[in-house]
Parts: sequence; structure tokens; C-alpha cells
Amino acid sequence: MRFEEIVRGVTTLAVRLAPVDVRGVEYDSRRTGTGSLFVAMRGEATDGNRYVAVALKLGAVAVLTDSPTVFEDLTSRSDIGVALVEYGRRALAEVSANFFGHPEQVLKLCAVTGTNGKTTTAFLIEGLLRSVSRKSVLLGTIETHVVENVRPSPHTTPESRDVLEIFAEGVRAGATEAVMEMSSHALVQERVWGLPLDVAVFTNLTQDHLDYHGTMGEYARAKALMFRGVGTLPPRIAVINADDPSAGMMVEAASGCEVWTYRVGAREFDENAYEFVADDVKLGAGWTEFALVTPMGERVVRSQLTGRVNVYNLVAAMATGMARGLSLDECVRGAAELLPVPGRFETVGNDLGITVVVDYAHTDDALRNLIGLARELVGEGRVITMFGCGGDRDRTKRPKMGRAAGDGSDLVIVTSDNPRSEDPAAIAADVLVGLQDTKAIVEVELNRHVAIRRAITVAKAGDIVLLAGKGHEREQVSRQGSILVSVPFDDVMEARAALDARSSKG
Ligand SMILES: CC(=O)N[C@H]1[C@@H](OP(=O)(O)OP(=O)(O)OC[C@H]2O[C@@H](n3ccc(=O)[nH]c3=O)[C@H](O)[C@@H]2O)O[C@H](CO)[C@@H](O)[C@@H]1O[C@H](C)C(=O)N[C@@H](C)C(=O)N[C@H](CCC(=O)O)C(=O)O
Ligand SMILES: Nc1ncnc2c1ncn2[C@@H]1O[C@H](COP(=O)(O)OP(=O)(O)OP(=O)(O)O)[C@@H](O)[C@H]1O
Ligand SMILES: N[C@H](CCC[C@H](N)C(=O)O)C(=O)O
Ligand SMILES: [Mg+2]
Repeated sequence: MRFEEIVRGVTTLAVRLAPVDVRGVEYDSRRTGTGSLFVAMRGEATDGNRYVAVALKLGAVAVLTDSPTVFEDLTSRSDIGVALVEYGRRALAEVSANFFGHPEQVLKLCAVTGTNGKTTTAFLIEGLLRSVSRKSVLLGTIETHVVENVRPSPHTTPESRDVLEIFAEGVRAGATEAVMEMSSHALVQERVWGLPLDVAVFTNLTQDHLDYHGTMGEYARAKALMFRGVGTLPPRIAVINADDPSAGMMVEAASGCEVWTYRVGAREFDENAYEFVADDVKLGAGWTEFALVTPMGERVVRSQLTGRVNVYNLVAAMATGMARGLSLDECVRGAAELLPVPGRFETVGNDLGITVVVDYAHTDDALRNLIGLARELVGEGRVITMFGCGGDRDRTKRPKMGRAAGDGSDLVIVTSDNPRSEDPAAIAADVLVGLQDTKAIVEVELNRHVAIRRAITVAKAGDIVLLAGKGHEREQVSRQGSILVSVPFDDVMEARAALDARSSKG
């Protein structure tokens, strides 16, 4: 693509054209190759403008920069195209959309934000669309799906360039829909600039990521950005969890959208609202049943998912399905076929009579819900909870997670969960502060492998063992000397091995 075509319509402060053929757009010098347009943008950890020389050495033929100094420096190079912009990430999105042929204008996009439930709800929406033979792209924490092609995801919400490349691949593969998670980081950083949303879903807002956002107010404002439209018009329809205390703020932000709300466990209708309500909820391990009352009629919904939080996720997904034109009956039929999402209340089968669950709960709210559900399911049995808190992440959630775990469990085993650059013992000490005044028996075992063995060894028939925090993750990240090292680690495989070891001992 000619340089003048790639910068067409992009908001620039100055452009110096050159007769170059752009064969790729990159924002990271390490990925830059011959014929690339390198977008040099300021970040928090470093500044992409420091890598312009490297990118040019690697064959970049054009540079888009947010630094007037770099722009000036490059004016002597008539062999490369150069543009100066005010906002690097916005420009990255705009040139990428040009380069990849505007796939965001072809796909009908549904996006999900919220502290918990984004991955699950996005998977469920994609599943409902598949059940009526629609082809989709799915972008989220665990996996990226391009119609039938499945690959691991590097980020929950990638940079715009990567989103648009995947969308373009989806369009080529016949996709007509896209479903994506929008993390608060991505909303603030405008990684989703210019992506028009057909449907925008809000799951909930509880504490997480305060290391990045600073306060709950800022975190909430980040989530609300999605309903205003980031560099684009507001979504057509907003699907909002009316049970969440932040619902009002999201509804306000969604003033440019048609607002649909959903709730669980009440039939008090707000006459002015377009509401989806789940009532008469019945729960068991591996099944859920509820009455879904909607403006389109009322039906009984049966699902293979477990737990009340998944009732929220199911209702959000079904409302979104209807917003995308599925009928109520299609949603009900589709919901019955939906499978649990990997690492979200994933049970590890065994013949010892112990319920072993791997779950991605990594906030105090998610732990509280998980433990509450375990208590409901376990009857007279004990709840044994093993978890840790991530390093280099929100420290203030650690005692809160300790408190949540201690409040509902009989035994808590505190362990490590991606300590990253931090000392695992110091992270555990922060967790223990919250466990102090609870009635649970507390053990600390920093080696997660040993901790899983311990949880499964002490469990008796009828008990439930919760292995929380890592869910689908396949690695444990920690510091060795001065570098971060990732070693393969999989809670489900570890639990299976521990159960096998115990079974073979009789
Ligand atoms: C805090 C955060 O979100 N940071 C992300 C952000 O960093 P940044 O803006 O500070 O950029 P930077 O690292 O200073 O680099 C500036 C520029 O220089 C470029 N660069 C850098 C080095 C180099 O050698 N060459 C080069 O060109 C970079 O590619 C970038 O364009 O942009 C970078 C480029 O895309 C991301 O790699 C980085 O993710 C960091 C590693 C990260 O850990 N992010 C997490 C917290 C995150 O985004 N998580 C959310 C999900 C959270 C949840 O689960 O809810 C997500 O959406 O994944
Ligand atoms: N609707 C919900 N409300 C509250 N908690 C939930 C909900 N759905 C899932 N959870 C809990 O949160 C955990 C993470 O769920 P999920 O991966 O769907 O959320 P997420 O928002 O994508 O998280 P992340 O931001 O880390 O990617 C689950 O394992 C479960 O414990
Ligand atoms: N995606 C989130 C969840 C991480 C979950 C937990 N396993 C951890 O490493 O803290 C994050 O990066 O904050
Ligand atoms: Mg997710």
C-alpha cells in the first residue's frame, strides 16, 4: 500500500510523503521488518521513539511518530515517509484500519467489559452465534478464535493493530461477527480506538487493577468509556447488569445507546426498562436451571454451567444474542448446548468422592462467590481453598482476598500465583493480614505444586477443594535472580496427578 494511502484520513499534525510501498504496520521495533511502517509512540515503561533507528535498520520504510523531535530528525531522509501525530495509539488504530482494509466496518462487533465474567460471557456469546451457524472472531484472555481456528491469546485486549489484523483474517474466513473482551487497560490506552460496537455488555465492577487505575472511581470511568464509544459512535445497544452498584454510572455513559438491562433473582420490573430477568434459579454441580423473563416472552433455561455468577453470564449472553437478532427460542436452545469455559469452575473428576474445582477467581469478589457456591454444593463436607495473589499487581486486594477466603472456608492454603518480580513470602504475608480474624484453619505452602498435593491429600470424601487464581493459565511466572522466568504449570494437570498419586496409594 502506498504511504499516502495509508495516512489518508488519519489525524496528523504534519506529513512528509515519500514514494514507498508499505507492506506492514508495526508498533514494536522487535517485530519490524522490510517494508514496515513503524508507529513510534510514548509508553509508560519506555518510549517507542527510542527505537526508530532500530526499526529503520530492520527495513522500515515509513515512520509515524508522536515526537516532534523525531519528526524533525527524519526530515533529511527523503527515502522514508514520515508523519507526526498527537496521539500515537489513535494513529496506530487509524493506519492499521486503512492497511487491513477496514474489517471493523464489516464485522458486527459485541464487546464485554467488567471486572469478572468477561471471558466467560464472550465465550457464551460466541457459542450462541455458532449455534445458529454464524461465523465469528473471538478475542479474549484465554484464546483467539478466527472461525474454526483457535490459538492462545497474548493479551485480553491486544493493540488495535493486532485486533484489526485478526478481524481481517476473520473476514477472509467468512466471519460476519466478532466478540471481544475490552479490558480497562485497553479502554484507557485506546487500544480499541475506532472500533464501532454493535452491542456493548457490562458484567460488574468490583476491586481489581488499582495498581494501574489508582482508585475505584478511575477504574469505573475506564469501564464506562466503552459505552460512550472510543474514537467512534456509541454502541447501538448496551446490555447492563442492573444488579451491580455501578449500573447507574454505566447507564448514564450509555446515553447514546439503546439500553437493555438484566438481573438475577427478582421479578420486580422497572416499567421503563427493557429488562431480562432470571428467576427461580436452581443450582447444582454441572447444571443450572432458571426462568428467563424477557420482553420477548418467558422460557425455562437449562445449562451445563455451574453457579450463580454463570446465571448472570448466561443472561447477559442471551440478551446479547437477541440484540444480534437471535430469537428467544434460539437462545434457549443454544444455551443448553454451551459448555463450561476452560479454567472457570472446571471440575477434575476422580473416584475419591472429592469435588476438585479449578477456577480463575483472582479478586475478593470472585473468591467470595466461588466459596459461597462451594458451601451451597458441599452440604456437610468441608471447603478447602488454595490460592495466592499475583505479584506486580494490585497489592490492596491481597488482604481482601485473604478475608474472603477465610470467611467461607474450613481450611485455607495460601500459596503462590505468578509472584513475578516480588518475593512470594511477602505476598503471602499481605494475604495473611486478611485471614487473621477469620475462623478458617490456615496453612502457608509457597510451592504451588506442593500446595495442590496438600489440599488433595487432606480432603475427605464429601469435601470440595478449590484451586483458585490460575484457571486456564499454563505457566507460573517468578523471579530468578534478576530475570523473570516462566515455567510450565497447569492447575488441572497438577490436580490430576495429585489425585492419581492418592488413588494409587489406596
Ligand atoms: C500497563 C500496560 O497495559 N502496558 C502495556 C502498554 O505498555 P506501554 O504503553 O507502557 O508501552 P511501553 O512498554 O512503554 O512501550 C512503548 C512503545 O515502545 C515499543 N517498544 C518497546 C520496546 C522495544 O524494544 N521496542 C519497541 O518498539 C512498544 O511496543 C510500545 O509501542 O503497551 C504495551 C504494548 O502493547 C504492552 O506490552 C503493555 O502491556 C504490559 C506488558 C501488561 O502487562 N499489560 C497488562 C497489565 C494488560 O494489558 N492486561 C489487560 C488485562 C487485564 C485483565 O485481565 O483484566 C489486557 O488487556 O491484557
Ligand atoms: N458474572 C460474574 N460475576 C462475578 N464473578 C464472576 C462472574 N463470572 C465469572 N466470575 C468469576 O471470575 C473468574 C474469572 O472469570 P472470567 O475469566 O470470565 O472473567 P474476566 O473478566 O475475563 O477476568 P480477567 O479480567 O482476568 O480476564 C471466574 O473464574 C469466576 O470465579
Ligand atoms: N489477567 C489478570 C489476571 C491474573 C490472574 C492471576 N493468576 C495473576 O497472575 O495475578 C492480570 O494480569 O492481572
Ligand atoms: Mg478475561
